[in-house]
Amino acid sequence: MFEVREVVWPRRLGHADFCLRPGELMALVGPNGAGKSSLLALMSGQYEAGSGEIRLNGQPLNRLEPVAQAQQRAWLPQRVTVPVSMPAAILLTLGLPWQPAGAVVEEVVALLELEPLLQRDVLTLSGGEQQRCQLARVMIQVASSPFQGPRFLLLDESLQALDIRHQMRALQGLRRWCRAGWLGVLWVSHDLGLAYEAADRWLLLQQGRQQGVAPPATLAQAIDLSEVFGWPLQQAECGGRQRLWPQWETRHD
Ligand SMILES: Nc1ncnc2c1ncn2[C@@H]1O[C@H](COP(=O)(O)OP(=O)(O)OP(=O)(O)O)[C@@H](O)[C@H]1O
Repeated sequence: MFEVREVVWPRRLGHADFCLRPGELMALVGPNGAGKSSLLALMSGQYEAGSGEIRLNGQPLNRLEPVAQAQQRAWLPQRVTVPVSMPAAILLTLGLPWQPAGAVVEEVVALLELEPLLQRDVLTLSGGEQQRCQLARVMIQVASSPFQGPRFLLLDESLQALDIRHQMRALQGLRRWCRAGWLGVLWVSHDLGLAYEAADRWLLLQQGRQQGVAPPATLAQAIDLSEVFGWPLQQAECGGRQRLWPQWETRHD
């Protein structure tokens, strides 16, 4: 379990109280400035909340050693730059304090189709290619960890630069790992349609405050999402599934 209890970070996050469970893919959604990245930054252990408590697998996060944290939780921030020139293959395991199993690296490389990029200098990769490598790095971190219990992945708009094929491959891979029961994912996304379909639950933030945490269809019934996001959103069955999408508003054209 990754528990966030009564957490407040003055001027950045007004209130959050929820639990990310192993086995689930949770989407963290909300308008710009709602506090999504701030919440992930707190769960990354790199910042301290003003009040409240964060517990990772039962232990207060701020009492876990950095390596113990790294074994149980990986974080991919919204803005991550590669500092120096290196082959992509090196980036995939950069900074890992343990030797990852070759089979895990191979699985992730195959999932994100990185083989043709491995010998390329990361500084010469396109934005989407770099993001695929960074995503692979944190996926390898959680999947190769020597920790036997549940592990968690915090992804801050980490699929945003990926083309549709790689977004879908990444999401399906992550869901497969979640379904196996050992992984919980908290994924910040502005793609509400994709998050509606892919996520087990949504955590909705607005102006720094948690508005709800529930399966997306349940949340959409309880809360006026068009109001929250300031744009008309339509929800209907399409192709045998419930979907959500933004409406065209001719008066804004
Ligand atoms: N380093 C900082 N110092 C002061 N305030 C900050 C800092 N970073 C973010 N904030 C403020 O904290 C609030 C929450 O920001 P945060 O980045 O968490 O939002 P977000 O939901 O991730 O937004 P976005 O969707 O635009 O990425 C915003 O009002 C933002 O301006």
